[in-house]
Amino acid sequence: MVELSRRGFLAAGVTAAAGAVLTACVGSGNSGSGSGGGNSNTITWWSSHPGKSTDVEKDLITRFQQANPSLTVQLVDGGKNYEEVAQKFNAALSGGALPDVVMLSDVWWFNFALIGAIAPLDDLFGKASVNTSDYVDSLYADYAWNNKHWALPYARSTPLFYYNKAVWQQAGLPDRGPTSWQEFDEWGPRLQDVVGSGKLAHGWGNATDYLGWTFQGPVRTFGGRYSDQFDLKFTEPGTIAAANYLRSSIHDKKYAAISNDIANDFGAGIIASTIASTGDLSGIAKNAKFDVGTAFLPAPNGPGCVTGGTGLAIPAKISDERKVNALKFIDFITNTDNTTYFSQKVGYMPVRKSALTSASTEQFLAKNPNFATAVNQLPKTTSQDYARVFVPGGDKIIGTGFEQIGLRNADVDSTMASVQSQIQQIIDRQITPKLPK
Ligand SMILES: O=P(O)(O)OC[C@H](O)CO
Repeated sequence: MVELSRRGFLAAGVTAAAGAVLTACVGSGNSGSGSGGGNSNTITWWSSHPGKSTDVEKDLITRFQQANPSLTVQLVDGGKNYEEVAQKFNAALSGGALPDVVMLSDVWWFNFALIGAIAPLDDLFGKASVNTSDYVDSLYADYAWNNKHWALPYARSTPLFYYNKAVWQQAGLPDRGPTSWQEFDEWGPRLQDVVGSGKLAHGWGNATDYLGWTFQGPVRTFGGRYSDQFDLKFTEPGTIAAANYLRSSIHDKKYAAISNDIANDFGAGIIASTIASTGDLSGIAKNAKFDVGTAFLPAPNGPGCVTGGTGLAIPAKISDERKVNALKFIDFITNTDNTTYFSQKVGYMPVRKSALTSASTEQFLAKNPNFATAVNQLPKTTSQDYARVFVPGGDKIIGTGFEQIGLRNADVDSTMASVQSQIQQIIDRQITPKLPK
C-alpha cells in the first residue's frame, strides 16, 4: 500500500504558517519566557519522526530507559514535519511548557540559537560525559556558530539520485546515475520515450518537499550558489543557468515536472527518477515494485551535493539538571549501536565515526547497496549556503521560486531577483542587527 508523504499531507500550508510565526519571534528578539516547570526525571522529546521513524524512536526510548531506570522519556508528536516542530517550539517560547529535547532541522536551529532560545552545549558535554570527537566531523560542525555548538546530529541525510532500473534498461542507458546534469539532459528525452505520456522521466520536488535543498547541489555544478555567507548569489550567472536548466527540462524538453510527492510518485512508477532524501530510502524500497537504483548526485567539477536532515537541541530556559539529562539522552540515542540501528531501519546516515566503520555497518552496506550510496556520498558533500539554512523562511522562499519556474514557467531572471530581494530583507531586518558585533 502506498503511504502518505513523510512530509505530511497538510505540509504545504502549515509550512508557510510556521515561517511566518517564527519570523515574528526572531524579529521581536524574544528568547522566550516559557519554562513549563518540568520534571527532572522525565525527559520530554518533541519529534516529527523523520522517515516515519515513530516505532524506531520508541525502541530507542525503551533502550534508554532500560539503561537508565530512574529516567522516563515521553515522546511527543511535535508535528508532521520539521516546520511544524519549529512552530510548536516557537509557540512554547511565549510561555508554554518547554520540551527537554527538541528536534530542529538544518533550517531551524540557527534562528533559535540567534535569539538565545536553545542552550549552547559545550559546557554541558563534560557533565553528561559526551565524547563529541566520535561524531562525524562535518555533521558535528554543522551546528557550530559563535564558537559554540547548539545541537547534535541525529537524523542526518543527503539528497540521492533515485532511478528506475527497468526504465533505464529499456532506454539503453548504463546502470548508473548521470555524471552531469548536461548528460541527464541528453538522457531525459530517451527516458521520456520509454515511459510515454502520463508518466515522466524525472520529477523535481516541490517547495514543501524541499526543492530548495535538493536543487542546491545542481546549482553548484552550474557554477552557482545561493549565497557566500550572507552575500546573496541568486542573480549570478551560474545560479541563473541552473534555474534555466530546471525550466527547460520541464517546459522545453518536457521530460520532467514538479511532483507533489516525489517519494510516492517514484515508488509508484509515475516518475522514473528523482532527487530525494536518504531518509526516503526505506519507504521507497517498501513501495517500489521495480528495482530501485541510487546514485550520487552528479558532481563533475566539485561538490554537487549538500548534507541535510535534523539535529537535536535543548531549550535554554530549562534547569541545568534537565539539560544534563536531556544531553545524556541525545548522546545515548546517537551512540554507536543506536545510530546504527536508526540508520539501518530508516535510511538516515550513521552520525558516529565508530558506526560508519563498524562490522555491523559493513555487513549491512554490503547487503544493501542503496544504503551504501548514501554513506559513500557523505565525504563528497558540502555544507549548505546560509541563504537557505540561516535565514528564517529562506528555504520556503527559495523552493517557491523554483516551484514557480517549474509550475508556471515563471520568468527565471525576475523570479530569482525576487527570491534575492525577499531574503535580503529578512537578513537586513532580522539577522544583521542580532549578529554578535
Ligand atoms: O528530509 P530530510 O530529513 O532529509 O531533510 C531534508 C532537509 O535538510 C530539510 O531541511
